Amino acid sequence: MSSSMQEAPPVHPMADGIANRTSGTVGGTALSLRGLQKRFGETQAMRGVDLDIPSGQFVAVVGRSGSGKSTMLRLIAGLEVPDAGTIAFDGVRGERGGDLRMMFQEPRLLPWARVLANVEVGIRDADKLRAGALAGEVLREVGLESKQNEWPAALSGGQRQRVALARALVSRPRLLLLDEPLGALDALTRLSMQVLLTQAWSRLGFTAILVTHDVTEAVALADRVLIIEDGRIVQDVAVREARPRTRGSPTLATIENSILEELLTEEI
Ligand SMILES: Nc1ncnc2c1ncn2[C@@H]1O[C@H](COP(=O)(O)OP(=O)(O)OP(=O)(O)O)[C@@H](O)[C@H]1O
Repeated sequence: MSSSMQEAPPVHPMADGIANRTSGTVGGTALSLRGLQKRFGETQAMRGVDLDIPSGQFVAVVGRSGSGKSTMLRLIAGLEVPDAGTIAFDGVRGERGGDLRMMFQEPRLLPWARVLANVEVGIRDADKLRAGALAGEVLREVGLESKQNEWPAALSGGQRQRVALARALVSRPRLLLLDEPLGALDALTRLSMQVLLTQAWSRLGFTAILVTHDVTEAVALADRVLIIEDGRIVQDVAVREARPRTRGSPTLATIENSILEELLTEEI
């Protein structure tokens, strides 16, 4: 490989698409759900969900345990099949392609593969050289360039989740589904991951759906917070605060309190 090839990491077509956004929507509808229903035995987990998400929006989903948050995400990801209803991506029903990636609470890395190879797993169609260069570039974006030859076991929990983020982002997905990905991290690592996630979203322009139990996190990150109760979206709350956001600002605190009140009301 020539030195010039080494010095010029590949730039993905979407990489410079949306530079430093302060708000979400960038045009078009990324995702449309209509009448989505899912039953597991006696449990009706989704009860006819309708939802439109504009392209580039950051959506958080909150709700008490068992309300159906993960089921909605798993239906969108194609990991579960709906009993009724439709899912359309960019206006096309059922066509997920390679444009969708998902992150879970646990990083799900391959223990027998080094960090760089774990990120390369996220690339479908690229030759080995190009895959390595892309993976190296995205590891730099998440601040783990120096760890690319490590084994996952040698990393901290936060670093592992950053590798998982790199693996999810390396293909530059248009839709990123996040199922409580920061839930197992300590408070400080969680905050720095929130910053990393916001920066990536701002720079790359993907649509994000984040399931979280942390209402502070939801209002800090999202353009919109959906409250799910018993398989239905019961509230759709806009967070119209420009970014970068100040934690605990009066506007965010007011929105957070109203969401918490709704969730607490559900508990009673
Ligand atoms: N594969 C499954 N088999 C049986 N029941 C399921 C399955 N997946 C989900 N459920 C049930 O569907 C309901 C919704 O579950 P889901 O995991 O979507 O909730 P959640 O809001 O994500 O919960 P949590 O916040 O605890 O993760 C629950 O009653 C759950 O027990």
